[in-house]
Amino acid sequence: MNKIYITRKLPEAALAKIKQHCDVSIWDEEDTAVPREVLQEQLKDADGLLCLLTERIDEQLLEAAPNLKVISNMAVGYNNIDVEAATKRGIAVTNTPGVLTETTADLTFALMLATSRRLIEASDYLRQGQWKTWSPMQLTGQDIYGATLGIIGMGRIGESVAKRAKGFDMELLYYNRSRKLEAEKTYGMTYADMDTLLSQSDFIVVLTPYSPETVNLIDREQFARMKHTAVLINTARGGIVNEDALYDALTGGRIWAAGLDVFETEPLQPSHRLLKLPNVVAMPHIGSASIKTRTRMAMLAAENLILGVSGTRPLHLVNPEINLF
Ligand SMILES: NC(=O)c1ccc[n+]([C@@H]2O[C@H](COP(=O)([O-])OP(=O)(O)OC[C@H]3O[C@@H](n4cnc5c(N)ncnc54)[C@H](O)[C@@H]3O)[C@@H](O)[C@H]2O)c1
Ligand SMILES: O=C(O)[C@H](O)CO
Repeated sequence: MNKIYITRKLPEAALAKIKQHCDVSIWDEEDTAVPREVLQEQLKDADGLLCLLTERIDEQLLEAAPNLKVISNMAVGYNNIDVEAATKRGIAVTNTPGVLTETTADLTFALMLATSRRLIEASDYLRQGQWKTWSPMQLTGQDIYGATLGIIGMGRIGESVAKRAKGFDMELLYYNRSRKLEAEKTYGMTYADMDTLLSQSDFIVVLTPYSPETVNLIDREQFARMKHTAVLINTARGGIVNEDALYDALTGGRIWAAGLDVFETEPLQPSHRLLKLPNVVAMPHIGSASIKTRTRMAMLAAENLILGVSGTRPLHLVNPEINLF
């Protein structure tokens, strides 16, 4: 039987499925990540690895994994894996696209609502006993209905956010590597260059993958083009938005607010200066965190893993150029 290492406690159904086919070892914890030295030791004789975005799978680790055939990442984003190094060794890398699209679009929209209407701040105001009377301009925010939404990265999740925005009668602008003519018709969207999108949007949502081209895609220069009332939402990856520039934009009145699910360094420490700002709504990377979706992601990661170690082409191969299947 193929030997598999799994880096975190998984939903029972996914674990049972893998155990039917493979000999499994697991870091069976929910709230701590597997220490790197444990992972390295476990990979010495593993044929397959099921990992999460919290594990950095780099050249050094792969060097110590001579039998490894498949790395199944339980996430759509795979920037935690050195795909080039894996490909060089003929190791298949897989991910879990699609099954998390709607759930992540829901959280993106939730962050748009929470930031623009100051929901967390208003809830704290109430709980902390500051609500003494009703006043005309007390805790007032920005409207979503009828506002302009600019989506940067019009992929699966980008389109699902656009679909939701239609229900709020939003004007839609988008910027992407390539134009999406069909989606333009379906959602009534307009393709815009980055400068136009930044200067005309009331809400700017970042939904590109993290890659060398998207590091600091939103930096000082981009904040300088935004409206003072703009709301920035990042549910993609930290590092696409430069956090120092973001902090200055939020404290200097350059933009209105930010909704963040992802950070340059995760987990974000509670002492982080962004968490001190009332106009930041921050979440601990929960974009895909519904019970149904996380279970589907785990099942899909299990399926990719089982197919890969048994020599069959996995459903979602990130590096088809390995040409093994
Ligand atoms: N917060 C979360 O929990 C969570 C959940 C799911 C996905 N994500 C992140 O969201 C990303 C998007 O997921 P998806 O399923 O929509 O992916 P996708 O591949 O369907 O869409 C990404 C889009 O970005 C575009 N793009 C890539 N590089 C670009 C660039 N330099 N400039 C402009 N556009 C560019 C692509 O053309 C594509 O249309 C993932 O890579 C992942 O990092 C986060
Ligand atoms: O890339 C992903 O899938 C997310 O960040 C976690 O669901």
